Amino acid sequence: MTDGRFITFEGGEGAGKSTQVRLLAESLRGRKREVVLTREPGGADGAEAIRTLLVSGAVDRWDARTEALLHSAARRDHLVRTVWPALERGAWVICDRFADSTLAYQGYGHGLDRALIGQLAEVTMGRFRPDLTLILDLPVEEGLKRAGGRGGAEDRYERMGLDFHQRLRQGFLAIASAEPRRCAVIDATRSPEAVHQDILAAVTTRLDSSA
Ligand SMILES: Nc1ncnc2c1ncn2[C@@H]1O[C@H](COP(=O)(O)OP(=O)(O)O)[C@@H](O)[C@H]1O
Ligand SMILES: Cc1cn([C@H]2C[C@H](O)[C@@H](COP(=O)(O)OP(=O)(O)O)O2)c(=O)[nH]c1=O
Repeated sequence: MTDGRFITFEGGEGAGKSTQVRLLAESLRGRKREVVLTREPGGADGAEAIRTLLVSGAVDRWDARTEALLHSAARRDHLVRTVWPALERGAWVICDRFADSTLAYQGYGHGLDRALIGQLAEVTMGRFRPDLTLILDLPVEEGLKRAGGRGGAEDRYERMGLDFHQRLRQGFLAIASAEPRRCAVIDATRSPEAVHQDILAAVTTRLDSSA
């Protein structure tokens, strides 16, 4: 692999991930490197088709294991078709959600066995991991309020109860403390520009001083 980098954004609903992914991509593009902006579930044709099955419809549409399998299938397609080829070209790939969302949502949120989620990760991507994961953290109520203002049909997860969202916030923080070298927790309560500056600082110190 060349000097490509894989940066993922994680956090609860309405934390500002899409906003920050865009701002980081603009900053990095300004520095003349190829930047690929992508998302999960989705980011490739097959994975986007699976996304529709996951983000719409009844809250209890899938049992936790089926849901984790669908996310894993979408992830594999996304890696094979989009992420790995881009990294091979030396691009910096910025992804809105990745495998930590499976551990947080299906594991901490829905109570799926963590060892099983680890096995799924192994099948899906072997030892491949992000170079840097930015976890946008804010109180659940604030995130849901922001997400609610956004509207749209992709609200299946937003309709899961407050307890569910509290568990996944704790899940993301637990992931960050278990893997502090890979993960940076970002205070997402402040203005988009202030959050962006923190993210740029994390990218510069942890990945590349010329980022
Ligand atoms: N730092 C911020 N402060 C206040 N509102 C924000 C902030 N960042 C994003 N928003 C708004 O909150 C909503 C959700 O943001 P978005 O980036 O879509 O979050 P996510 O992708 O994490 O769900 C959008 O309406 C967005 O304009
Ligand atoms: C990648 C992934 C996402 N999800 C969920 C979280 C999101 O609610 C939903 C769609 O992701 P996303 O479009 O990022 O939602 P939002 O912008 O509202 O945060 O999929 C999982 O449950 N497991 C996963 O592995």
